[in-house]
Amino acid sequence: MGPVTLAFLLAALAWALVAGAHLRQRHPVWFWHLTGYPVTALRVVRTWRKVAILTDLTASPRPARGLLGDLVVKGEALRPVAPRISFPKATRTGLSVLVRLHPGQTPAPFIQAADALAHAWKVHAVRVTSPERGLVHLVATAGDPLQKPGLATVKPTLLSALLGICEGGGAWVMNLRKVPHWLIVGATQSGKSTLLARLIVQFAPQPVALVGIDCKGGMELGLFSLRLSALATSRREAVAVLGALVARMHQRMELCRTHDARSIWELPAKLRPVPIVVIVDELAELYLSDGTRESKTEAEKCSTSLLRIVQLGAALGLHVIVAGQRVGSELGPGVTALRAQLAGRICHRVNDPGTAEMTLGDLNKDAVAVAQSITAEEKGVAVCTGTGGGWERARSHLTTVEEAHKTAATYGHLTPELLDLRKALYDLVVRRDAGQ
Ligand SMILES: Nc1ncnc2c1ncn2[C@@H]1O[C@H](COP(=O)(O)OP(=O)(O)OP(=O)(O)O)[C@@H](O)[C@H]1O
Repeated sequence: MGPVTLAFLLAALAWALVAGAHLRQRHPVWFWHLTGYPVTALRVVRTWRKVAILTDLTASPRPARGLLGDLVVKGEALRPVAPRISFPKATRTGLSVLVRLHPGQTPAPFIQAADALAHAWKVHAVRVTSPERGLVHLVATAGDPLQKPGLATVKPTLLSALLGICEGGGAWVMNLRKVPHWLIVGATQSGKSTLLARLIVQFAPQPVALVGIDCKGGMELGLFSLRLSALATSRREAVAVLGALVARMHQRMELCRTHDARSIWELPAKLRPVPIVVIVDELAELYLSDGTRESKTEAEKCSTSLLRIVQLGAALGLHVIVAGQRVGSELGPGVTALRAQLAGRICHRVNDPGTAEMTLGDLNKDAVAVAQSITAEEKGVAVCTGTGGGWERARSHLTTVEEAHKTAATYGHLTPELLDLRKALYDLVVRRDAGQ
C-alpha cells in the first residue's frame, strides 16, 4: 500500500469518525438505525437459540423420559426447540421481537429471563409484554434514554399534564379524565415534590382550580400560592379545607341530580363547575398522630374526608393527587382504603421493597423489581402506570424554583375563586385569634 493510499484511508477514517460523532449527537435515531441496530439485530438472531436454552425458554418435542429395556430413563430432552421469533424490528430507541409461544408456554419465564436477554444482546433493558394469547413481545432499549431526557411534545388537553419522558421515548402524560386520582411514592430526595411542581406548571394555564395541602409548612406548594385557590399548611387547615371540599362535592351532586346528569361533564357548559385538583404533599403528615385526643380527631377527619372525595369525586370534577414516602397501614386504618382508590401509581426510588410492593404490587410483579432498582443518582426517575402498556419507566422534567415563581405570576389571574375554602381557612384564623 502506497503512502498516498494510506493517507487517503486515514483521512476517510477520520472523516467517518467525525461524521459519526456528529450524527450520534444531532440525529441519535438515525445513528442507531445505521450502526447499533444492524449489529444488535444480528446478535439477537445469532444468539436466540442458545439464550433460549440457557434461560429455559425452550420446549422439547419429546418427553424428557423414555424406556430403556425395562428401565424408565429420565433426563434432559435431546433437542430442546426454541420458540420462533420474528426478525428484530428497529424502534426509535432499540428493537422489538415477536415470539410465538409453544403450546403450553406462558409469558412468565420470559419476564424472568428479561435480564439475561438484556445481557446477551448487550442492551440497556428488555421489556416483556403479551399483546395477545400465544405471543410475547420483547422490546429492547439500547441505551438509557432517561439519562439525558429531552422533552416530548403532546397536544395539551384539559386535565392532562405532560410530566416528562418515558423510557420508550414517548411522552409521559398524566390524564385525570382517564385516571382521576393518583398516588406518588418515593423516598426522601427521590423527586416527588419536583413532580408535583411539574404538575402545577402544566395545570396552571388550564381552567382548573388547584388546591394545595402541604403540611410541611407550605415549603413546596407555597411557591405556587398565587395560582392556588387555597393552600393548607397545617393539619388543622387541611381538616378545614377538606371539609369544605366535601360540602362542595355534595352541592355538585345535587346540581347533577337536578339536571339528570351522571357527571359534571354531562351538564350544559354554562352550568358546569370548574374541575378541582387537590394536591397533597406528604400524606403521612395528615395521618400520624402524637397520641393526643385532638390530633387523633384531626387525623380521623382528614382520613374520612379524603376517602369520601376519592370515592365520589371523579364524576363531580374533584381529583386527588397524593404524594408520600410510605403508604402502609402503619399510618392509620384509612390509608389502605385510600390507596385502593388511587388507581394511578407513580413509584420513585424507595428505601424498602415493601413500599414498592404496596405501590405497584397489585399491578405487576416485574414493575416492583424495576422500581427497586432505581438508584439514588436517578432523581426524578419513576415507574408509572397508566401509560397504555401497563407500566413504564419514566423521568419527570425538572422544574426549577424560578420556573415555579414565573408560572404562579403568569397564571395567577386565572385562579378560580373558591370562596368557601377561603372562608374555612379564614374562620380558623378568627378562632385562633379568639383563643379557641
Ligand atoms: N426530574 C428530575 N431531574 C433532575 N433532578 C431532579 C428531578 N427531580 C428531582 N430532582 C432533584 O432531586 C432533588 C430532590 O427532589 P425533590 O425535592 O422533588 O424530592 P422529594 O422526593 O420531594 O424529597 P422530600 O421527600 O425530601 O421532600 C432536587 O434537588 C431536584 O433538583
